[in-house]
Amino acid sequence: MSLVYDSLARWSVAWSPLQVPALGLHVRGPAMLASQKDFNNAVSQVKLLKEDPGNEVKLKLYALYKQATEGPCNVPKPGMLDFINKTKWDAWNALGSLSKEAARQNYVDLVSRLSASSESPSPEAPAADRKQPESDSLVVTSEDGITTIRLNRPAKKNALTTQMYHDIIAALQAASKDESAITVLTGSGDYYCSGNDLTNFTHLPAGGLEEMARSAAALLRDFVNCFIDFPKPLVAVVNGPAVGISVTILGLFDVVYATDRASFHTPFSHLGQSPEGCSSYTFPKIMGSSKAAEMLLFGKKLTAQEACAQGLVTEVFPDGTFQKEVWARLKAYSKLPPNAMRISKQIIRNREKEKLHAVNAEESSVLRERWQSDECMNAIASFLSRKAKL
Ligand SMILES: CCCCC/C=C/C(=O)SCCNC(=O)CCNC(=O)[C@H](O)C(C)(C)COP(=O)(O)OP(=O)(O)OC[C@H]1O[C@@H](n2cnc3c(N)ncnc32)[C@H](O)[C@@H]1OP(=O)(O)O
Repeated sequence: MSLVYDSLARWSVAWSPLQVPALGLHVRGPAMLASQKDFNNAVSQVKLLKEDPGNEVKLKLYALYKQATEGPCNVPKPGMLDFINKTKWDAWNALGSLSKEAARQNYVDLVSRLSASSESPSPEAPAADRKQPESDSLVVTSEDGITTIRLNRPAKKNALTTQMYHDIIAALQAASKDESAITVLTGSGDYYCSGNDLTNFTHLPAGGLEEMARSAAALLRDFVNCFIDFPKPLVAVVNGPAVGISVTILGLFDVVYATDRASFHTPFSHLGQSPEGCSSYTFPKIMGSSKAAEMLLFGKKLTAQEACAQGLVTEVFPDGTFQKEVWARLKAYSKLPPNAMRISKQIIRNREKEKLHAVNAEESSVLRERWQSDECMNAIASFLSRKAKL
């Protein structure tokens, strides 16, 4: 095996497809697909990496490059003894029918992550060195191969403030590069999360309601994109009731464990709003269109058992043993080979990414309009004046 790897290491010098003129890396907007120019820039950027990314990553780059430029692998499989070409062929062939555009996007994303980590003085920062969130409402820890992002506003049922969205984005970006194998989102106290903090809507900027809706839609899109693109196993430990956006993004997690005390509620129509978190796409896929409609149009609240029966939740645990059982299981999973888990996740998720980004963009733009509607304003005013509760 070492013969194969030694030879693979020498590919980087011999990779003729990567010999194109050096260009600066163009930074894309968060939800746009990579253009041919982005791709060319990424191809050039690979040669400027300060550190050798290792054979596994080089193989991945090779496969994505071939898929992006030539499409699915349809050349004959090299013979058993042609180790190098067979390994390259296997990597390319494993991408199956991934579209050229998606491969181009994945190539650009991968190079961008590699560039970022080779520029960072300490890419795998342990928790102690990690930049901590701006407020105490989010606590990020890393232990036993697990990075845990904990919503920590129990007095407000872990409702998400604008600052928390920014902090979660930063925490996910850091977790994608740290040395943990698994990332977990959970809550402190009796709630998992009561969704968007409705008082976010009361902080009107100078540009008024229109500007508030524009910047909230941009933030929502960036926030959801981070979940779509998150490269490692992402687990939700749902420690209590979940509302709104904390429910909709569950479709972007790999595994969802819930206490039997949890419930799942998306009261968008009650609030004059519409679905986000890609739920308009993931929920019908997960549970079928009529069950999804009951939740997303009529705001039907599911018990943990119902959510499990409908595929939104992986497993439900008795509340008394929930924490003990779930963390023991996660600790065992975190010892599995991290690269294998990442690659498996990539295979499972990548062909959906392009679609998910498009859904996220559309949902955010529809909500931008909704937030300026009378229906939405009245619902929020009603909650704030304590006339309405879910
Ligand atoms: C920029 C991105 C935008 C993304 C779009 C996201 C959309 C969504 O998430 S829509 C869902 C929004 N969430 C809600 O509508 C929930 C509103 N909250 C409630 O209905 C209730 O508080 C409850 C059912 C979640 C819990 O009820 P209860 O157990 O009776 O507890 P309290 O109501 O007394 O809550 C304690 C405390 O927390 C405050 N609070 C709870 N949730 C929110 C919230 N989402 N936003 C703001 N504040 C919330 C509540 O007001 C209480 O505060 P105090 O009165 O000051 O104690």
